[in-house]
Amino acid sequence: MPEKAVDDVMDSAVGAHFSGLRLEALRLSSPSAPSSPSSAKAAAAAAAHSNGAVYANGVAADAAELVSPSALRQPFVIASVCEDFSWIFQGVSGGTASGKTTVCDMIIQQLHDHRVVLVNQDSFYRGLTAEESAHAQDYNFDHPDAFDTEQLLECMGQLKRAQPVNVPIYDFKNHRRSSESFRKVNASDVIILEGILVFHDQRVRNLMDMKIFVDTDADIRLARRIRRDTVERGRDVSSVLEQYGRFVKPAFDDFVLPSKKYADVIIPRGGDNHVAIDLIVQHIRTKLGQHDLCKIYPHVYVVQTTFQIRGMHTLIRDRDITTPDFVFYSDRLIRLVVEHGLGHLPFTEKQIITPTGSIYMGVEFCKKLCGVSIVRSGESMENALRACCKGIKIGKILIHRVGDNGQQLIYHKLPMDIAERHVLLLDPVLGTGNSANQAIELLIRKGVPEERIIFLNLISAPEGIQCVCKRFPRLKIVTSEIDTGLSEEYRVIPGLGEYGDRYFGTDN
Ligand SMILES: Nc1ncnc2c1ncn2[C@@H]1O[C@H](COP(=O)(O)OP(=O)(O)O)[C@@H](O)[C@H]1O
Ligand SMILES: Nc1ccn([C@@H]2O[C@H](COP(=O)(O)O)[C@@H](O)[C@H]2O)c(=O)n1
Ligand SMILES: [Mg+2]
Repeated sequence: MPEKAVDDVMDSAVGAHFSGLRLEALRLSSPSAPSSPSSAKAAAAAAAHSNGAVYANGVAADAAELVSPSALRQPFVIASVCEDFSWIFQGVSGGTASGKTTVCDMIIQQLHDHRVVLVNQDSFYRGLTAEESAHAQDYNFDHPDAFDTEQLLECMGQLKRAQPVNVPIYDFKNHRRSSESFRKVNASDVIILEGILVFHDQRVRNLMDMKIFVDTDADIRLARRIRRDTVERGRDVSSVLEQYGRFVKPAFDDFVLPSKKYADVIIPRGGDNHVAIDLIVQHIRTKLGQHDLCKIYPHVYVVQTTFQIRGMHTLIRDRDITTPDFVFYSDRLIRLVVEHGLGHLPFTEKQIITPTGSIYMGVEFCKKLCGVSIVRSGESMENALRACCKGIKIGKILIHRVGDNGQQLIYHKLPMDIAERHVLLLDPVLGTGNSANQAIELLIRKGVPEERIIFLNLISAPEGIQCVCKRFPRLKIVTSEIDTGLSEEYRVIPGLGEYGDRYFGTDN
């Protein structure tokens, strides 16, 4: 952008503004525009009060955080997305250089949880044409029309449907999007969308479970903007000031500040407000806890973790472990899972006499049991089951994996009276859930009631849990760890590789 006298530039701080290219900026004064930082703060406070927002500690603009009545009224929505995905959508708005990106980065860093992704509204800036670029200094990047909100909504919709999205990469130096590359964003439990105008469009707002407004003094924002735009965005001081006065400030007053009333939480001082950021991080953690698969699916049981269990997982997941060690530690873990699974069987009360002649009021194991292993890796769990349940009958199901989705039932051999038994279905890894579903379907066809099946495995992918539990909500799953997810090749991540090959020593 060309240089211009700084004094000229600040003149245009108050004026009407339009989206897109304006060769002539109109200079109409806006009565609502705060002319000084203190009046900007007063306007901010007024806006907050006009919304009925209350300061947490009853003090004005420097309070740690604001909680609006609407936030208290509505429960935090964890919406069910597509068939399977649940998520939390958090919006972060505020004026330019208020610290939105910084605050989001801090939240994500503190959360330290892979289930959180950040999407920047900036990525959805419309790229300028060559002609527009030549007059970039006349383009209003702070007007809502500067963003492709339809595309933003489409991307958010995709993330809601648990599909990964390609987010454009925007270059602030040439005002264009990269034509070759995108940033791939995977669907996650928590999506944070940040940008100056993320509260402007009602449709975008409606997606959000939590809205945060970063409220930083206007002078500080301008100072930061000058530094950032000259250092990172290829601008000179004069052009930053001109743009600020002509477009940024008026648009802040007309679009950004009025949208503050939608915020559930207002963070004064942005990234310097560690108390507010801690509170938000805690809040998201709580929501993520509620979001836990075990809470969504009450019949999913994860063996209570200990350092012993974690240590065994560390060993069997290590690609350099020897086969004997892999087998040894797998067997130990399998035994724990089997014991845990047996704990979910029904029992009958039983009274016995001890050698001291006393009565002991006990219980009797369920007798009508059988194991069914999904060949081949499920066979690795048979010994542990036999060791726990003397003389137990064990059936087999062979499912041939064709590609990623098509599963073919090849062979099965099950006890004749399986319909009268409780079934412990054995497969060490629950990946997509396709094989498990085929096996479960067969058992149900053979007359085993869904609620009498306990599926035992060592590691489960969330996708597999969702796939099985959606289809068979009364079936129980017992696992020792839930992994991050599936890769594009449908492998469990971090996972432990081809379990059957590693256990039976056919991996090299
Ligand atoms: N609390 C802070 N103290 C000092 N500098 C900050 C602080 N927060 C942000 N900045 C700096 O100010 C500039 C704008 O911050 P940024 O987070 O990019 O704001 P926004 O995303 O709201 O435009 C960046 O250069 C950033 O490093
Ligand atoms: N080509 C562009 C696009 C946008 N801007 C300015 O960026 C600001 C929004 O980003 P923040 O990180 O500051 O929220 C906005 O105020 C636009 O003026 C730009 O200068 N050039
Ligand atoms: Mg930013």
